[in-house]
Amino acid sequence: MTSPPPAGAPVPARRVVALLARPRRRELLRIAVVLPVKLLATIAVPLLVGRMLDRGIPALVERRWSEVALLAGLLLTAAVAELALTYRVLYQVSALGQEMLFELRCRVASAALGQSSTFRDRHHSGEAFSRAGADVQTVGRLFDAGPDGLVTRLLTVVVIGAVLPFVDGWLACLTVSALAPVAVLLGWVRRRGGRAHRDAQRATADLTTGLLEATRVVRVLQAFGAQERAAAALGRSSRRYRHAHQRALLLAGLFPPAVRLAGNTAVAAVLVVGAYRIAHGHASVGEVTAFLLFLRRLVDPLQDLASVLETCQAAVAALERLGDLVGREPDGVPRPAGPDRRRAAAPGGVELRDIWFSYAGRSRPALRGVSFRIAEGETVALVGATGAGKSTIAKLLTRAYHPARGTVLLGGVDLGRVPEDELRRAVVPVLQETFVFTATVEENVALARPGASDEEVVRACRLVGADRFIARLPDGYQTRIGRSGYRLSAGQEQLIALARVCLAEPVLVVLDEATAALDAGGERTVQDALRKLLAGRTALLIAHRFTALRLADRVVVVDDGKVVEQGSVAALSAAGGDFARQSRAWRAVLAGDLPPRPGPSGP
Ligand SMILES: Nc1ncnc2c1ncn2[C@@H]1O[C@H](COP(=O)(O)OP(=O)(O)OP(=O)(O)O)[C@@H](O)[C@H]1O
Repeated sequence: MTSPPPAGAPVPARRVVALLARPRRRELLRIAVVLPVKLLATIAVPLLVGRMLDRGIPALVERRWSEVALLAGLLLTAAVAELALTYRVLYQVSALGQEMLFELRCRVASAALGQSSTFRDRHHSGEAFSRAGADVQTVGRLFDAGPDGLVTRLLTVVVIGAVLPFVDGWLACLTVSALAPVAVLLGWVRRRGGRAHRDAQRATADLTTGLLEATRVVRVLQAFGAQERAAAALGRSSRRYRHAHQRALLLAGLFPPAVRLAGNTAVAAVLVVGAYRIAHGHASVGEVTAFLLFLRRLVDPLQDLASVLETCQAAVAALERLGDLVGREPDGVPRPAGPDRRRAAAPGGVELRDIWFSYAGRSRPALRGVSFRIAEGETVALVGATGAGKSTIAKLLTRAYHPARGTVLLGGVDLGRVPEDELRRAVVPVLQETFVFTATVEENVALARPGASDEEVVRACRLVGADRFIARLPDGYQTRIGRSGYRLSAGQEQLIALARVCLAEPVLVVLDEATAALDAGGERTVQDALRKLLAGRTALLIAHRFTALRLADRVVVVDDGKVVEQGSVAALSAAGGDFARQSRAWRAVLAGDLPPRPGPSGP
């Protein structure tokens, strides 16, 4: 078994194919049994035609009926067998192809939805969309090519190539010299075409990423009049795609006329030299005819090989890109050995012990020896300047990343050892950006606990005070909200997000204080909801505003990746340290006591 490639290293296409083929060994074996029989029938037909000419016709003239019947029977059997086996292989390969494609689609979809934070840091989400859509379709084209795909064609060329010298050595030499330049051309097309396909797929991903980003920030682009610059950047990706794709098509287009030319030359040479050899008694009419039939069966698949090769190269490039999604071990949870491998998260508070963490590609650690505790039922507010490391701590608590050193303990259990589904139930993050989906209010809340009863959903909404605005919606809990439904205000969306947390009943809530974008009324409503939600719950609250501290039992202050102070609001205010300075600044903002605006600078 091969070990999984390290993060960042390309995943070879064959690894993805092996991943898809492994559970289908039996089907592959069946094809491997039928394919050689089909190839035997392919060889038998021209040989029997030659035999018919050399032996059958004289036997017919001399009325040796049994010999005629035997040859005719054999020829008919071979021709029917070839036809039937071609259909059989077509059926088996296309069924297998469609099954593998179905699994690929499922794997890509679940991998795209389950991307790790490390993956998201490496790639834009648009890339995942591009992979899930365009790349899977490109691989599909390969499977659609069916049994006349690359393998069957290559096998036919190889087998007929091996048979030809036995039919007539001289004619075989002649054929090889006529077709040799084609083999050289094929190698060249393969190398250049592969590069062109990879470029085209990279350009497609850039285009999708650019488009998604542009649609997300379209208002900002319009506000700064930057649409044209964004459109120009998209145009550049489009042009790169066009060039790369055109290059691949032109390369593939070179091949069929070259094969046709070489094939016709070979046929002409075989006819002339064959006639000479028949005339001088070195070969029979049947042998030369069989040779010509073989030549046709060699040149036909060779001619199509370029377009199949083009499809195949595009599919290989697509599989390599998909491999980054589906061909890796998830780079999330480390797998500790030993009996303590899976432990359920338990209530009992949280502890961070000497946590060190660096983001990939950053030399300076974002966290440097962070240690603090949150007792069971306690709400701790995390305070610090921008870039101090607050969100990073929150991400480690939700296991979006893993500490390079140190341990996060949840109820005394190492967070790294908690099974994924258990963790998602135990720790629930509430992000600054709330998400409601186009679905009913009830479905949006029940997302936190599929199978929750209507009463439980209503109770959760009532607890956070969302029931009042829900009652005023056109269809109450059955109102469709979200982008294509009834549009909620930012505060109402946050109440829905908090009702979800309430329904989930997690062991730990990790909350990025989310009132910054709200007006005073909205802020009060959400803070009331938060107070009810956090009562008696273990929670970490990233505080961006002084008002959020009212929700906390204790404050932990971080600066430049380190904990610099911790204690109650009163104790820290009296200590006159970092917290006191920050809270003075916050109070000044609240009181409208801002530093004076600098005057206009003179010329
Ligand atoms: N995905 C990332 N990749 C690389 N560096 C990151 C990433 N996210 C954060 N950082 C860096 O880590 C450091 C801590 O960032 P973090 O987001 O934890 O700060 P914060 O205290 O939450 O700031 P803010 O209050 O502005 O949200 C910063 O220097 C930031 O540039």
